[in-house]
Amino acid sequence: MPTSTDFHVFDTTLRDGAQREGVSYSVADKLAVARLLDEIGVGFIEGGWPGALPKDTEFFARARTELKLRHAQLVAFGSTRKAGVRVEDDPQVRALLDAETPVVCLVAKSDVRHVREALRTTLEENLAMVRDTVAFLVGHGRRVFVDCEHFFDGYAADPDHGVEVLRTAFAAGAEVGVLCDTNGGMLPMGVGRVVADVRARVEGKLGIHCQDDTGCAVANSLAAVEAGVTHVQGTANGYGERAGNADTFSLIGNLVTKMDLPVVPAECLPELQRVSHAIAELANIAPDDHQPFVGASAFAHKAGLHASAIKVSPELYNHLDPAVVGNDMRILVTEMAGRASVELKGRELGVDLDGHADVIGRVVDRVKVLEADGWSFEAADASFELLLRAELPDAPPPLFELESYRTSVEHWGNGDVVSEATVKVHVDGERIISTGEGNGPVNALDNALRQALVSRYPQLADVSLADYKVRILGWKGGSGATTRVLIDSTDGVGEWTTVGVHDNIVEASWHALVDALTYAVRNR
Ligand SMILES: CC(=O)SCCNC(=O)CCNC(=O)[C@H](O)C(C)(C)COP(=O)(O)OP(=O)(O)OC[C@H]1O[C@@H](n2cnc3c(N)ncnc32)[C@H](O)[C@@H]1OP(=O)(O)O
Ligand SMILES: CC(=O)C(=O)O
Repeated sequence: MPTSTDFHVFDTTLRDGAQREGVSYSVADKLAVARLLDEIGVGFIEGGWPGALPKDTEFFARARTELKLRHAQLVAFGSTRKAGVRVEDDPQVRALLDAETPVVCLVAKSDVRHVREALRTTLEENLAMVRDTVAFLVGHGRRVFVDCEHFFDGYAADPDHGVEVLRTAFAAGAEVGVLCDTNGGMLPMGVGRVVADVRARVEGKLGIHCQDDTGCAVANSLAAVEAGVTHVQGTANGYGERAGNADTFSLIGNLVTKMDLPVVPAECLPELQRVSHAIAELANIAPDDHQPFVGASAFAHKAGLHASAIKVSPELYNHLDPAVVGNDMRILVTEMAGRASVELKGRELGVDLDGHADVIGRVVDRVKVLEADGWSFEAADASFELLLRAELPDAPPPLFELESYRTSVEHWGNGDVVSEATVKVHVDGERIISTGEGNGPVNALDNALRQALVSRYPQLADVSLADYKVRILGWKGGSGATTRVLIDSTDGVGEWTTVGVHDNIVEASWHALVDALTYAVRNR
């Protein structure tokens, strides 16, 4: 096994990651992503292909003055010279020099079929293209890495040409020869075998670059490390061409915590989750909650049996202390919860349930019954907290007593649609009637209820609806359907979610609204 001092983590979010369908970074985005990647301590950041994409040319120009990297070296990517063209005369190679990065990563053909059919040249000319381009860039003071495209497929067809490409690159001064699974069709066993074979035949530092077409990019990369590569390429959140690349966060998480290779500085590891989510924002892709190590659900436990063991020791159901990678453990209380789930969730919410076995039992039963009717508490922590506190011996009384509410929707002749709601409530013995308008019945109800309560509970003045989600839970023949409403509320500082379920959508919304305002009064 290599030692960490030999090891390179090379991130290509800004080059291969930008080849993902739907991603289009501005230059400012690229600079921001590079800064974030530097914060997790990767050794190299491949910034793009200068000369091929005007945006990437501008990125490297601006990086010279605007990017101060603490850990990483910036890398420009490009191909070997064109067949039949002198390297000095190839404008793409010139653009690599003009990018003024300390490192250049060249893509070279290493599969005989690609040389003959895609480049339409000879194997000798392909080797000359590698030799000339590497030597030219090294002669201009660049560190050069060579991505051997389609290495594994090429190795199956003709192992000798790929090996010759590597030997030629090293002889010309390349520092790393990267074996690429370009079509992403490999499995870990094959990758391990080929890497071991190549290591026995070639002197020089080897790297790995895996696409994720078999869903094995991370596993393939780790198999390559086991077999002796000391340079690993990945992209943030696995973004990349087609099915993507090996996820840099999983690579780092596994290399450091499972393979004992401290490939990034220790103080960078707890930045993984934050950086993963920040890059997702810049890429305009919703973070994957179920992403290993950094996903919001990566350490979330739903099953009651898991919680009962976690109560004894969190290690029993976590492969890692989530704090190591900047993540948190969460307990979800649902129909799958047991007593331990409720007790741990109580702790998370600051409610000590020690000595309250009866409360815990009632909460478990109530959640199971409500969830069987369509309620869902895992996304509605605020409603769960209210349900839990309502079972405690010193539970506070409800904010108000409802006499009635009424909503209406009017469609006027001029096309306007107007909603109005009236609520009649009793607060501390006082009868209050309040009317509200809104762009829909729920908005009008929210306005009417808040207006009724705000003089007694002034903190409600800052509360508003942030999001409203409706899910129909299944038609009941001709009689309609059960509706589940989730409401996100905010007071400008924090957000909380509440749930309501009923056959009538307005009544389901009413339950979620009442919880939202009650939670605001009790907790904000
Ligand atoms: C496996 C990978 O992901 S590698 C990264 C791939 N990334 C990209 O392709 C994104 C950026 N690409 C581009 O902007 C354009 O494709 C450019 C500017 C590079 C080239 O554009 P064009 O000159 O119009 O050529 P086009 O894309 O049609 O074809 C590529 C050319 O490069 C040649 N080529 C391909 N690989 C190599 C290589 N490793 N070394 C030298 N030449 C190569 C091809 O033979 C072809 O040559 P031809 O024009 O003489 O037929
Ligand atoms: C270089 C590269 O991106 C590949 O071979 O997949």
